[in-house]
Amino acid sequence: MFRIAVPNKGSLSEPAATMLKKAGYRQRRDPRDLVLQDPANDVEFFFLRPRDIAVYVGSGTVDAGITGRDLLLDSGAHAVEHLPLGFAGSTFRYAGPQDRVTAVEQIHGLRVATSYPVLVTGHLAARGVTATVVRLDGAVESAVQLGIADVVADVVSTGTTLRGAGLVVFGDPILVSEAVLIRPADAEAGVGLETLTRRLQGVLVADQYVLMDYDVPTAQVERAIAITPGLESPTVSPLHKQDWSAVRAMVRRDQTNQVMDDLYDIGARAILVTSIHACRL
Ligand SMILES: Nc1ncnc2c1ncn2[C@@H]1O[C@H](COP(=O)(O)OP(=O)(O)OP(=O)(O)O)[C@@H](O)[C@H]1O
Ligand SMILES: O=P(O)(O)OC[C@H]1O[C@H](OP(=O)(O)OP(=O)(O)O)[C@H](O)[C@@H]1O
Ligand SMILES: [Mg+2]
Repeated sequence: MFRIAVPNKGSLSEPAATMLKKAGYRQRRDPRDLVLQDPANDVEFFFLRPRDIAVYVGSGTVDAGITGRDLLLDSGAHAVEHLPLGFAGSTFRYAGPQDRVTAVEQIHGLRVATSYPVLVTGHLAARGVTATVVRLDGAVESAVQLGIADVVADVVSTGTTLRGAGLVVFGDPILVSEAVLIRPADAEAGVGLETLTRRLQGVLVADQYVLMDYDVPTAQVERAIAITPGLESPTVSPLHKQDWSAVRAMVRRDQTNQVMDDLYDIGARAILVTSIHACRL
């Protein structure tokens, strides 16, 4: 059986389970379950702490896992990113009291609180900055107010937590993160990983794209196709009405209305948009 590590708690847990469910896998009913077998799909799920998942995958005891890119890089494990999954997006940034520190170089000689010490130590070292990294488990934003650090390096999503602690970000983001599918660094890509990857890609495409159908004067087909090039190539078929064609193409969901306006402007009519339930490209 193909063994997959999945986050048991935290920000990644629920969206990961939803995505796997959409990909046709069984998911646990009881959030305390640690293992779940899915014999129909020949896979076994292990529900582990997100921070530990890269360690398990890196050791080869499981074949793949879902975690955050930031957690993967901080783990130092012998695992690599295989497929970005498009959820749990965040940035990883330095922050400090307003105007106190405004550039990474100014961290020199200061104390930096973080839950991601490997990431931060590496980032500072690469810039020749020497600082004391204070490792905390969470609630890192309070470290400055409580006086154990001068600045923090932490996950920023909406920025609400930082604002609440009276901190402002400075410098470029250390990292842009999202949930990722990971695999052991030196594993051969096997059929189990290929199937999982194809299924997850199918979910991503079904979420990110819609199917657009429309009728257009045949003389305008080339212009229409420039607006809706599709993923590979749109389907164009003759309409019963002379000199008209029907076109079907995949369109990015977030561009749906703009594309419909553009098509209408060049004479397309009967523009229909349909959600994609599932797909295999
Ligand atoms: N608003 C957010 N807060 C925390 N983590 C987030 C957020 N948005 C995305 N993430 C990502 O989720 C992962 C953190 O997972 P973690 O299990 O620590 O979640 P958590 O919600 O912080 O849980 P915990 O309460 O156990 O700390 C990281 O990859 C991080 O980038
Ligand atoms: O930018 P925001 O939307 O405010 O989100 C970012 C905050 O959320 C996370 O904390 P979490 O709730 O996981 O608590 P923790 O620090 O104890 O892990 C993260 O560590 C930040 O503190
Ligand atoms: Mg957290």
